[in-house]
Order: sequence, then C-alpha cells, then structure tokens
Amino acid sequence: MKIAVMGAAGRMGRQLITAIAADPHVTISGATETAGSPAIGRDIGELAGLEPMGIAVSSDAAAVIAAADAIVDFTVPKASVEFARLAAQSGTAHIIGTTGFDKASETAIAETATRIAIVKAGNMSLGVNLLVALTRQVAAALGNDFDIEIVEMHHRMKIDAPSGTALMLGEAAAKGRKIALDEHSVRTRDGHTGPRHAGDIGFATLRGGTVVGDHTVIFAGEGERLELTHRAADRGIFARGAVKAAIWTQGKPPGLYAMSDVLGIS
Ligand SMILES: NC(=O)C1=CN([C@@H]2O[C@H](COP(=O)(O)OP(=O)(O)OC[C@H]3O[C@@H](n4cnc5c(N)ncnc54)[C@H](OP(=O)(O)O)[C@@H]3O)[C@@H](O)[C@H]2O)C=CC1
Ligand SMILES: O=C(O)C1=N[C@H](C(=O)O)C[C@H](O)C1
Repeated sequence: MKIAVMGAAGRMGRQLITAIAADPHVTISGATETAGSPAIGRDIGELAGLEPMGIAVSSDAAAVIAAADAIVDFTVPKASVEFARLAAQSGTAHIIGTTGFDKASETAIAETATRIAIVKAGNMSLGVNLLVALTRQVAAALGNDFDIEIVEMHHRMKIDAPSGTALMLGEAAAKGRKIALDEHSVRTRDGHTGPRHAGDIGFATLRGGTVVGDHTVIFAGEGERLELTHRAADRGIFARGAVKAAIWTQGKPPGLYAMSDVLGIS
C-alpha cells in the first residue's frame, strides 16, 4: 500500500515518515509541504532524521495525492478540507489527524466522505481511544450528581483550543449522559461566574514547554473524585495509529470513520 504524507516537515509529518518507513506493510509514495516552505525539494528521509529515501518533498498536493492509495494528514483545517476534495477526485483514502475545524469545515469533510473513506480523529493513539470509551461508560454510570471537568495540557506551539482530544472526551461524556455537548459545554470562566450549573461539562486548557499531550477527565462528586488520565510521551503513538488507520481503509466503502472503528473499540 502506498501512503503519502501531507505537511511532511511538521512535528507530526516527520513522525509519520518514520512510522511508514518502519512498517513493512506499507511504502511511502510522496510528501508535501506548503508552497515556499524551505522543506520543498528536500529528501524526506533526511527530513525525518533517517537515511535518504530518494523522494523529495513536493508542493504539488494534487499529484502526490493521486499517486497514493491513502494520505496521512496532520496539517491545518483549511489544508485538510482541500486535501479531502483532491482525495475524492482520485479515490484516495484520507486519514485526518488535524484538529481545530469549524462547523463548516466539518460539514465539508462529512460530505466528501460520501465519496471516499475518511478516518478522522482528534487523537489516533490506542490509549486515548480507550479513555474515550471509558469516559462514556463512567459518565453514564455516575449520572448528574458528579460534575465533569476536562483538563488538557500541550506544548507552547499548539494553535487550537480546546484540543481535539478534549473535545472527543467531552463528546463521550455528553453521550454517556445522553445530552448534547454544545448545550452544556463551558470553555471559559472569568470574573464573577456564579456557582457551577448542574450538568455542565467544563474545559480547562494549559499550554507550555514541550508537553506532547496530557488529558484528564475529572468526575467530582460529594466527598469523592474520580480522575481518568492519559499522558502522551512520544508522538510516535499518533503516527503509528494513523498508519494503522490507512491500512484499515483498504477495501472499505466510502464513509466517515473514527479511530474507534479502526481499533474495534465500542
Ligand atoms: N489526531 C492526532 O492524533 C494528533 C493530531 N495532531 C494535530 O495535527 C496538526 C499538526 O500538528 P503538528 O504536527 O504539531 O503541527 P506543525 O505546525 O508542526 O505541522 C503542520 C505542518 O503542516 C504544514 N502545512 C500547512 N498547510 C499546508 C499545506 N497546504 N500543504 C502542505 N503542508 C501544509 C505546515 O507547514 P508550514 O508551517 O510551512 O505552514 C507544517 O509543517 C494539529 O492540528 C494537531 O492538533 C497532532 C498530534 C496528534
Ligand atoms: O497539537 C498537538 O500536539 C496534539 N493535538 C491533538 C489534539 O488536539 O488533541 C492530539 C494530541 O493531544 C497532540
């Protein structure tokens, strides 16, 4: 199977090159970066700190996507929407790790998924996807007298908040409670807020240093507190998950899939 890497010079792009190179079931067919990036023309192996691979980073996304069976894409929302459009033209599967989409972009991607297989997840690690399932179960079991707060911390360069993972966890908690997250989500608190509303799902965002990604779901009740935590120490967990997702799309009909589909977690 041929996989191409979009945004090859990014923190995740370089991890994706490494993960594909290490997997005997797949080959890397190409890689892209933004037009004008200093990475254009560089060998992708050297870019990832490996031996040269004889493939240069390109700015021609359409050509790179057309030559691949699947693309792995951890870039920015605007680029991911465009890559989905191009992938649909060539029948290429699209693995989207990018986070921070607005509603219109989510809708555009869902529409494109009627024509190709798209796996989209704010977190592609096994551990977080298990945490998502646990969060849904615990939220359902505990009910409304336990307050739910989601705390995340990431490196100082992260540009979106709350993290895609925090939103997945919020959705899971809301699903467990059989409520709509949009109607109960509290993303900021400042000044004289008054007491907490029963049923709110709160988000707290921390940024600093080189933290790869920490997430905790807190269930705070009368006299007791339950906390579920995942800490990522290495971006390789996300990259290996994305390669697994790419392989999984082979022979799959068009659709918008989640990492839980790939991992068989319900
Ligand atoms: N789902 C998951 O498991 C994970 C998701 N993420 C998400 O992945 C995304 C990327 O994260 P990270 O790697 O840290 O960010 P980086 O900024 O390090 O990497 C993004 C890369 O994409 C490039 N890029 C932007 N636009 C285009 C384009 N049109 N064509 C080609 N390349 C483009 C950027 O280039 P330039 O800087 O030159 O614009 C940059 O090199 C984020 O949304 C993050 O939240 C991260 C880790 C795990
Ligand atoms: O930007 C990151 O770094 C990460 N982004 C994803 C997110 O928004 O949840 C996944 C991971 O936590 C790292």
